Amino acid sequence: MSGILSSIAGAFRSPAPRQPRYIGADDAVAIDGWLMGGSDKGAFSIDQLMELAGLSVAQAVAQLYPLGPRLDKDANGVKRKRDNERVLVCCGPGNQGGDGLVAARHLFHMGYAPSVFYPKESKGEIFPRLKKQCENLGLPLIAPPSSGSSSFPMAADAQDVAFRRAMDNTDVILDCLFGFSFKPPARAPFITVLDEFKKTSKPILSVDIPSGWDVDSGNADGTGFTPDALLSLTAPKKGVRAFVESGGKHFLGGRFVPDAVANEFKLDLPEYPANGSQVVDITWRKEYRPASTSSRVAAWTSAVLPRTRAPPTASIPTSGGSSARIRLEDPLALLKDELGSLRHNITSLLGSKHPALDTIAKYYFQAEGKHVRPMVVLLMSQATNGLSPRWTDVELRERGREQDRREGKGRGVDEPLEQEDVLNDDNPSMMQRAKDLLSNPLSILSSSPSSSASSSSSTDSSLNLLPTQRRLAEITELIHVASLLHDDVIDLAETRRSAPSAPSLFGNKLSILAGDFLLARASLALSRLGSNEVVELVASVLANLVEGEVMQMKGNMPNRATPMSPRTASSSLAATDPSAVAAASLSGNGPTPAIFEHYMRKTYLKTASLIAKSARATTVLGGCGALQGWKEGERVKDAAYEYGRNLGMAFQLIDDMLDFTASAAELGKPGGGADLKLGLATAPALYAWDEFPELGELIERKFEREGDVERAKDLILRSSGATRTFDLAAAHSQAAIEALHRLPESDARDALEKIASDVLTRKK
Ligand SMILES: NC(=O)C1=CN([C@@H]2O[C@H](COP(=O)(O)OP(=O)(O)OC[C@H]3O[C@@H](n4cnc5c(N)ncnc54)[C@H](O)[C@@H]3O)[C@@H](O)[C@H]2O)[C@@H](O)CC1
Ligand SMILES: [K+]
Repeated sequence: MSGILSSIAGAFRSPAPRQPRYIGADDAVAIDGWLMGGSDKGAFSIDQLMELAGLSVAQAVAQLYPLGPRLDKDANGVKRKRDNERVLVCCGPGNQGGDGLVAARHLFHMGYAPSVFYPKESKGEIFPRLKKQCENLGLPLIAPPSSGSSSFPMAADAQDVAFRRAMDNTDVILDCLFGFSFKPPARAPFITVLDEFKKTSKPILSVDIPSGWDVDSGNADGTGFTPDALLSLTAPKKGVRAFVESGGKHFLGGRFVPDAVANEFKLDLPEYPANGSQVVDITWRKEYRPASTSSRVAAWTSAVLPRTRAPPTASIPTSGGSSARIRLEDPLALLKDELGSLRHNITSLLGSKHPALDTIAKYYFQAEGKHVRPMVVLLMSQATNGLSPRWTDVELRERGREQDRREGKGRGVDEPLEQEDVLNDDNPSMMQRAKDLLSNPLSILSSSPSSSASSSSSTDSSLNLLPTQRRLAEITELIHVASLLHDDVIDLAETRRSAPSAPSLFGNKLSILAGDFLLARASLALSRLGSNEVVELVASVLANLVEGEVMQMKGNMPNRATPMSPRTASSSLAATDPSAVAAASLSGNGPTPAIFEHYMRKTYLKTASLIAKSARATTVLGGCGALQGWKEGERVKDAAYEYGRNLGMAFQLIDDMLDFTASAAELGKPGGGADLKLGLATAPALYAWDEFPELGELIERKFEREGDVERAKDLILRSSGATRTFDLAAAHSQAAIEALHRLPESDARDALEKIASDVLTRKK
């Protein structure tokens, strides 16, 4: 079997059980209603369901905290305690309390020594009977005296004292206080109980939802306790998602759920074990999306909202109850496989039937690039996916789209929206891809990264990225390369990435056309992402790139007709007025603030805009868009944008510095003041001008005279221009990191931080 086939087969043999859908409180109530509904529904009685639920609770205890071997009596003839023998079953006032009573009975018959804490008995005839069954077995019971029994005088806090003593003496605590009908905040007498849960170091197994957590939003404010393990009944509730996906021990019970209800509520249930067990261990595994990337609503809340009490990670529970997160040594390794697929996909996007266009369009993609822009998009996606309450819907919709595509039924991000003959877009690579998909839907597993999450070979880096986000990453690289093609024509560059530049190999005309072609393919791909907000953002990048290029061409051009007084010019006006340079240099002074602003604005337009807006756009795809109705989404989008903007500024400033301080060999393109030869005064030159006013004259005439470039270079190298440029870049790098810190902690955030700090130490 070929490698690809065996890896596909491997993916289908995978023993990792399926992850069920997270359901909201509304769905939980509806499912309960269905199960207990009349003849056309489930037709279960409440006793039956409680019996099954309670049995699954007891079985989960047996698996998680196995009973130690039976021991001989000690020298005094006293029975010795077995490991994990003592289980304190804490029962609440609703049906979940009934589950607890049933579980206590089963645990006793399994050999455990359970005690029952039942501070508020439920109404309904079933509960006294369940309680009586426990009393019949002689289980210690901490409960208010039943009404009608003799009122023997009791201390007011007798129940609390008994409960605390039981907590001290137990091995394991069972949290059967509240289930899906709980509405926070907890009322007495449960407040003190939940406080004790928070304080204890004993393992707590929570049933359905850790008591005190909101069923839908979980432990969002970080005030709840974190259990050692969770047993979800029927299907996990939305509120436990962060716990589950941070690797918390997670079992599922509910082997009685008929297919009809599972299908109706799209529960996506896993198989239960062949041995008849009522529970299945569905603890999150590496095969699923990584813990750090999904549904960190809790962490996000504590990261951005003023009522924050704990640092962001404190509310991301982990299996051991501790919140420590292991930092990856090289967080960028997260993207190793992704970038390989990116290059492959870009090549597919660029196919053309016209051989010359095909060759030149793909030319710059053959050389290894740094792929900074797509990397930022992919990592920002990971760092923010799951934050939006819309995330589940977005993810489900895209998963559905991919599924349809795999089945040859509908449109994925590759399929045209219009009829092919109307589009008249001859891309042989994409046609081949479409054919492959139809003839062998599984080929998607090997040819596209968008479903690599299910391929076993790339599990470590299979991220919870949406297909649209991957495509956006590819689009950013297409736009970037298009701008390189156009730049190399404008700058007359002879080399690029240590090889002949495209214009020097293919000529200016073809290079410009190839750049246009890339932009056209990027636009086509953009339209298929299905988000107008993203189209708007990325289309404005295209305009910015051209504006920046024009500013650069015109920016230093002297215009003696409209002299201005240096340093007094209104900065907003002068920022776009090229005459400012001429005026300043004529006066023999250094550059005005307006000249510097002009340079910074150009830098934003030419470099930072693409990184900033694509970082923002990917958060829109992940559910933070203006039309997705989540107000907090603006803050996520802004953090992503500010990160990208500052990273882009730092990146270009260092690029401009390296033009003076690095050799051409190190850069792989002309260096040693190449910008001066193009007549451009970048940050190091502007800072040097501040120290050596005579530089103004050379800048004004764009270093055109014999010896100008050498003289300018000499002055710049003698000045602190390079150092000040570096300092400015460092400030932007720091600002990027600060923007990032408004997002919750994650491996992806670490990787983005590394990119922002590595920018300062790069040599090319
Ligand atoms: N669908 C299923 O799979 C089954 C579910 N069962 C269990 O039933 C549970 C749901 O039962 P219920 O709907 O009775 O509800 P709960 O067991 O969640 O408890 C509701 C009770 O808690 C009280 N309560 C709510 N908020 C409170 C607060 N802030 N402070 C103090 N008391 C508060 C209510 O007054 C009510 O008495 C599930 O979570 C599950 O454990 C099983 O019994 C049967 C099978
Ligand atoms: K519970």
